[in-house]
Amino acid sequence: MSSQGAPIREADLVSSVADALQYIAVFHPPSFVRSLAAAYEREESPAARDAIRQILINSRMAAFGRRPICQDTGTVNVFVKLGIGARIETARPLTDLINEGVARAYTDPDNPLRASIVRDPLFGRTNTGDNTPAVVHFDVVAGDALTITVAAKGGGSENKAKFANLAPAASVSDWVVETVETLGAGWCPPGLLGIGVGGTAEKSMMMAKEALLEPIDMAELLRRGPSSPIEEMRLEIHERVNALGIGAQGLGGLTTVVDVKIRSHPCHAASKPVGLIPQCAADRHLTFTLDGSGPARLTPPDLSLWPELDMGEQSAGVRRIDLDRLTREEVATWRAGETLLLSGRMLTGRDAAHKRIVDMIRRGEPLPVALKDRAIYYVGPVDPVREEVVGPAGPTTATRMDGFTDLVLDATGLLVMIGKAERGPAAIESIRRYGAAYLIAVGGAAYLVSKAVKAARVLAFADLGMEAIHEFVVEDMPVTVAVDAEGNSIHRTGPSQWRRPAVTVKGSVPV
Ligand SMILES: O=C(O)C[C@H](O)C(=O)O
Repeated sequence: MSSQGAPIREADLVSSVADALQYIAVFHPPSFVRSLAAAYEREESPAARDAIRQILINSRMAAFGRRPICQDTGTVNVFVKLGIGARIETARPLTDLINEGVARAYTDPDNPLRASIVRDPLFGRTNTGDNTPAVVHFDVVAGDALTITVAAKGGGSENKAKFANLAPAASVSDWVVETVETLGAGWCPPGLLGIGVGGTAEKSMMMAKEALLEPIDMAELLRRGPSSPIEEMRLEIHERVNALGIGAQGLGGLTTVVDVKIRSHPCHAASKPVGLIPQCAADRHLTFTLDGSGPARLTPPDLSLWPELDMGEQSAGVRRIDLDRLTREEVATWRAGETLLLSGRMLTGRDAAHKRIVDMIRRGEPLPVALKDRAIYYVGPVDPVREEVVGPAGPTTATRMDGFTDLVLDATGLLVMIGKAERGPAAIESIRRYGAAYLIAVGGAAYLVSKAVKAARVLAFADLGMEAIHEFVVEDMPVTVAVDAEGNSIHRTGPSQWRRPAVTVKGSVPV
């Protein structure tokens, strides 16, 4: 124990945070892999099954290749439980030591992780370059050890966090189910729901976030049945959310959530605050304890954990598209739901690049790249290492680009967009009007997707870092037509096809 034994060394704390972040970037928690493999076995929707297969293949590749599961290596969330008797050999604030660990992990030359944090959210939005600062929460507890949980939370799922202050008699389960139905697929299901009920506004959100750090045990709960009202509520929400039919990537299917975690806290008689935070398929967190005996020792999971899946006979009967010869006539023949294999040159560009492009169009300035009859991939890739041409490079949420779409299609003649998740009604109407198409790759399969990229170079806006406009040369990159030139959207048709009545959970209490 540190109060009697050696104090916790500053260097051990920094290296443990760095090692833990590197670890979670490449290894899914075993309980998540097992749940996803079970969901894959159960899944009946071909599109959702294919998406889950890609996520599992990607997870195994990341574990073997020690490269990030997802290009979005997340905001670092840190939960510190500081024993009141813990002795730490440092004169620096703990948060500084944690941020030193974050910077070391994200700039590791062997496995650089993507820097996603912008310094000033309101104005400049310049990237800090090393993914600092982390969001750190402290709790002073009994004992003399220091327990730290690190989580890397992707932006797409964090964007879908919700809060409500319900009337005391209102049903939390109803609110959660109704709210999840409005979230779309940008949070990259299948994943988890963290729910915090009670306390105050910020307490309920904290509980929702912390609930996501608990190990997944829904299969066990389903097997043994509930032993408390909270467990009944978990089962009820799990059943009702999955019955919505949203499915993997919003394609329609049986599994939207593999688990539902709930925490509660006493609250004011007038209130019922509820926080809801979804966790994407890039579930990443780890807890370690320092007691003065050295840095955290992290054992890699047994690689036999992952099912050995392959991409299957993807090329048989699948249309191959030459991106260097794209025509509006050809795009008009693509049908929503169809799988395509893309080869040739595509541009990349996401939030910051779109903002700049649209600002330039409005000012009447020439664009640095011609978009006419081309495809743009909404992606912010991880930097490459060794033989890679690009690091993990999965799609980002296309819905965020909706506000730019009409002007970009009109002013540039762009033909194809590639991303993930649904497009809103206005963007779908623009796609229809301009005879364009929107394709999706699987969010959460970033390392797998990157293997289709054979060359990459930055073409414009280099100062935007991962948000710069690149040109990728791809070979047989698998995508699905999500919105076709007639305005048909698989994110509308898929979930409605797989929606089913929820089975009432026996003995459920109204909560
Ligand atoms: O930032 C990204 O690469 C993706 C983001 O997490 C998203 O899901 O939209």
